[in-house]
Amino acid sequence: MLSYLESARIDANYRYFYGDLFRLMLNAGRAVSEVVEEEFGKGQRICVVCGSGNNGGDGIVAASELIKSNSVSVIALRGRESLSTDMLKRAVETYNGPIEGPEMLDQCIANCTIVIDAILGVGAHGTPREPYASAIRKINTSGKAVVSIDVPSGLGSEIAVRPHITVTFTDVKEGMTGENSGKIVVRDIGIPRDAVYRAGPGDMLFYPYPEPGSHKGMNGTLSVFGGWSYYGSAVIAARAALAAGCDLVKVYTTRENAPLIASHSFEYMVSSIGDSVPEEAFRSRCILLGPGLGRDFDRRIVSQIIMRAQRIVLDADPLRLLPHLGDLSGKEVVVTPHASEFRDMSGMDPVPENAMEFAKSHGVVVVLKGEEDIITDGNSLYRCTGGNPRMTMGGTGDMLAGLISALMSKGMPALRASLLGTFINKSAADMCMERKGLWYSVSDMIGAVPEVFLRYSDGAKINSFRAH
Ligand SMILES: NC(=O)C1=CN([C@@H]2O[C@H](COP(=O)(O)OP(=O)(O)OC[C@H]3O[C@@H](n4cnc5c(N)ncnc54)[C@H](O)[C@@H]3O)[C@@H](O)[C@H]2O)[C@H](O)CC1
Ligand SMILES: [K+]
Repeated sequence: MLSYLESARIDANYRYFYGDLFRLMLNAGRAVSEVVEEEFGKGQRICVVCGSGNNGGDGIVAASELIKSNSVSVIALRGRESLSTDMLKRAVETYNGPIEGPEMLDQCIANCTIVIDAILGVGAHGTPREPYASAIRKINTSGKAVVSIDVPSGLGSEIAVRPHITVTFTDVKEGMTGENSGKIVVRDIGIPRDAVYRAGPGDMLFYPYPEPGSHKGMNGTLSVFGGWSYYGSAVIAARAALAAGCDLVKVYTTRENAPLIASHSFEYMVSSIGDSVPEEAFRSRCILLGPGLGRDFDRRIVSQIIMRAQRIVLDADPLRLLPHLGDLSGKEVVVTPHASEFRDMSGMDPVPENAMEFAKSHGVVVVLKGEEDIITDGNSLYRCTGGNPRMTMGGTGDMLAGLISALMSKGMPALRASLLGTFINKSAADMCMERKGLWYSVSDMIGAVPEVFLRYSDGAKINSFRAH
């Protein structure tokens, strides 16, 4: 089952990795025409009713196949000029029949045997507006056989097409049932694995934007336990977390290092801890444990933090404790080892299959860092490519831990936060490389985080989602 948001994620990632979706649209339209002919035979009179998004484009491609052995009319509900994106223009070029305006809708429906509903797909939000709402009512009262493309238009709202068949792509979409979608036929349209299992701009869609009217702390609270031996690591993680939009970051460190860490920024808070961990630290929505902790940490305190935390990112030295802590699946846990840390904590070679096995048996998300990051929750295996050789400098791992924990502190689930965190980290490095070649620093990378958000949230159509 694919949610609308997951479909949009795949869409955005496909665009980023492979260019436009036209090849997929061709496959989608062809799949619809095949199903229509399989179900109803040739020689039909078909009315294809198109909206102005890509669902309409699928309809036009289907029409250009169906016209070979059927009588086909195409209606563009918002007028032909609404089919104006590059992809829609290309779909129109593949069709050598007329495309009529909305004034022809009644006649087209009256004369046909089959209506194809290509009005709205997974890009729709809320109840269909005019002219779609009226068209949907007409289709439902037409008494004709109705085939919806991808989803019944308006699905989930009070004005929705009630089709006999829905031809859907890749997987059944969220909310579809036999009752609201008729016979559901799933067709593969050749989406490559990488569009699904590679971190990309599509992961930006899951970034939790602050609700208007929300107040301090509602958009992320993070406790960072680190900098006990290497204070700089905690500074990097805390600053990265703030750059990713966490409201409140507090660093818990040693008495000696607290003033040093505090002197590097006035944007996070710093507290020193003694023999026990202050209760308030667990009131944060997420805990990051590890950056700069060093090897000689107090095992009792560190185990206590892990056991108390509900949402936690574990990085660097404390990872060694993990095998002794049993199953953590009741919590949201991300572990971020590099190859040799993975070897130490698991006793296994740092390869994707072992990362997956470890994730499954411990109930955690593993982010195995490397030239290509591997991200797995034990069920699915993702990768994050990109980045460049300068990322071997100290601090990039602290930054990643800060990013992932910030995203979790804002409510993102562990796996989603890990996909987005790895993508932002590598993209920030690549952006710095564009500007400074190999001579950039981790501070430059943290400075690039807002620009990464701005650059890639457009690609993911985040603004259109926000607006709805
Ligand atoms: N993901 C894939 O691999 C492929 C999907 N394809 C098809 O494309 C649609 C999704 O296309 P998209 O352009 O994102 O959205 P829609 O066609 O659903 O239409 C959005 C369009 O409509 C406007 N709109 C949104 N809500 C409403 C509303 N309530 N009332 C009126 N208008 C609304 C919005 O502003 C947009 O302009 C997917 O379902 C597949 O059918 C491609 O074929 C490629 C492969
Ligand atoms: K549809």
